[in-house]
Amino acid sequence: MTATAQRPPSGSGPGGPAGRGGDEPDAEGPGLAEGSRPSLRLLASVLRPVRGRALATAALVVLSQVAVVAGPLLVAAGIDRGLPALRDGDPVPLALVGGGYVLAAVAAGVLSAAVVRASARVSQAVLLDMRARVFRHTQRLDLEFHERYTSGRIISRQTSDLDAVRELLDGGVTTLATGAVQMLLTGVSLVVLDLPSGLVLLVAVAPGVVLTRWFQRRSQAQYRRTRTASARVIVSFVETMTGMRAVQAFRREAASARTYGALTEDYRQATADSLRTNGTFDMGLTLIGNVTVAAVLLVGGLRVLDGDLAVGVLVAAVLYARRFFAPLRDVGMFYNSFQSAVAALEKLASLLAEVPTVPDPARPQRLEHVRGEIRFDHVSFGYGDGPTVLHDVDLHVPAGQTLALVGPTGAGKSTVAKLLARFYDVRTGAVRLDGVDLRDVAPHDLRHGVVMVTQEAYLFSGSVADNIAIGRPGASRPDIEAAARAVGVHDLVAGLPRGYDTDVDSRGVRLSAGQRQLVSFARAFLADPAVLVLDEATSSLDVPGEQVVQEGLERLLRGRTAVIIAHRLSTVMNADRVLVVEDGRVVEDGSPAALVGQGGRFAGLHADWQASLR
Ligand SMILES: Nc1ncnc2c1ncn2[C@@H]1O[C@H](COP(=O)(O)OP(=O)(O)OP(=O)(O)O)[C@@H](O)[C@H]1O
Repeated sequence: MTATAQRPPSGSGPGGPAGRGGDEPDAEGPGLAEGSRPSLRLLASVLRPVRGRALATAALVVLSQVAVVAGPLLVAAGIDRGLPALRDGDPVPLALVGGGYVLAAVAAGVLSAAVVRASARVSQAVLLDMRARVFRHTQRLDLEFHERYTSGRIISRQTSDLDAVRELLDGGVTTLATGAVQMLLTGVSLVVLDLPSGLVLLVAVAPGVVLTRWFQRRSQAQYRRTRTASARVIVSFVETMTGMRAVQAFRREAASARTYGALTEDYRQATADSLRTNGTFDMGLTLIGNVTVAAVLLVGGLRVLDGDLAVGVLVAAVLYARRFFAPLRDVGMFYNSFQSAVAALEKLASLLAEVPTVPDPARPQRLEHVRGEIRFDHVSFGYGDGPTVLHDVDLHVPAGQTLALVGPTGAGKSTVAKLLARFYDVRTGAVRLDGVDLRDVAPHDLRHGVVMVTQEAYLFSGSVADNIAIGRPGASRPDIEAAARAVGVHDLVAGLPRGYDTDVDSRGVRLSAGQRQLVSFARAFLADPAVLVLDEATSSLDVPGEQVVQEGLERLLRGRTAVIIAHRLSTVMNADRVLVVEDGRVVEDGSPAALVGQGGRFAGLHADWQASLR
């Protein structure tokens, strides 16, 4: 990210899976029993806009199952009424029943297709909404959040978690709803059709419930183990791949392979256990189903022999009994994705519940023409709940001044810069721009007034021109070229294979650190802020390259207030004023020449610097 305004599109750019990119919390995701309310609230809120369509889908589910369940009833009517009538020379009843059966079968097919289409529409709308919400919300959250929440975790929210929800919405919910409606209608039809057969089925429900409960409990524990094992495999993989230089430099290949092998073996074992449970559940269901069919057939058969039951009813009862337990198999199949979706929803809900610690002002104050006067009013600051990093910093920077911050590593220089760009809010005191507390400045004006250029000079995918234009969206090509000329990068860009249209992403040209820095200067120049906050690159450029960057920087700084975390002696010596920061305190403040003359800390630094250049 470079020259991004004070609320950047992302803390540090997409960044790819972070070092610890795996998402261990997956494994700890709440189960079904505990804490599923925020996720349900989230689900309810995304379903609200499509509730009409969701209800229509539910109605279609019921109708399609009515058509399915009608089948055995029609078979019974055909056998018990149609066949005898045909024997007596009247084909009409059998024809009617046959026609009804074909109609029911066609209706069941058409309605099932309609269910798939309707539920897909609902699920796509819900997913689109959730995806957009997660993206917008994550972007709105402050840097403190982004530092706490690794980019790997954010990527998981947007990918695997939304995928888990998609899997459930795409097939799982309709399968579960269809199964539940089918079981209910089948049970009711059987009871209505023939109570004794219905009672046999009800008796069989008890072991079915016990088996399902056993499966749920066991599968939940195993599911968590599988997720933990899989997360560990991913973490190990990402860690090894992102640290490949260190792995190869220290000959860690064999050790990494051993660790990875052990983790994948653990994952295999966990998956095998989980599949074994599925197998046992399946076998138990088949057994219960077959025994139920046999019992219905036996009880019914004896009654048919006694003349208490019609053959057609017995056939229908057997068909119903056979169908009754089938949906439970689907429950087994979808149970893991159901759990995974609930855990994912929970994590998405908790991400969406994150509140920015740098809130937009309730009554924003407009600053249309920022002069660039900065004031730190007795500012104290620390990150999160951490220790105080800046202690009572009191500072006035008149508009147009170039201020260089120097000091040892960890002194608090970047922190001063980040507060000025309002990446964070102060703990006590205030940072003011043109006399207005940053917390009250309209975000849009702050974004235009204060621009931060960071060391990493982040380039977004797209052309060089696109990257410069980020400074001022909608800028014309001549404006972009003028900005590039101003910071001295035009010749370089013009010399690229496709000039300003050269892609700078992985498919295009790879710019060097110094070249990226210059592009980011052009971007900032185009943005033309009153205040420029700049973290000077520490990268050691070759001398001619350094010269070009130095000149570009000088042109960029002209006519605006600049706060620079300086790493080059030339930058410091060209500044109007130098601030030496140590342990979060300003310990020296004055013009470079005056500070050198004073013989204090800066004079020491200056001497070291010069010695290192010799
Ligand atoms: N995001 C953060 N969360 C917690 N602590 C932080 C964070 N960033 C910096 N710190 C701490 O704040 C202190 C000041 O850090 P800061 O980055 O401002 O120093 P610096 O002077 O810019 O150092 P350097 O020259 O190495 O960049 C350090 O103790 C650092 O550990």
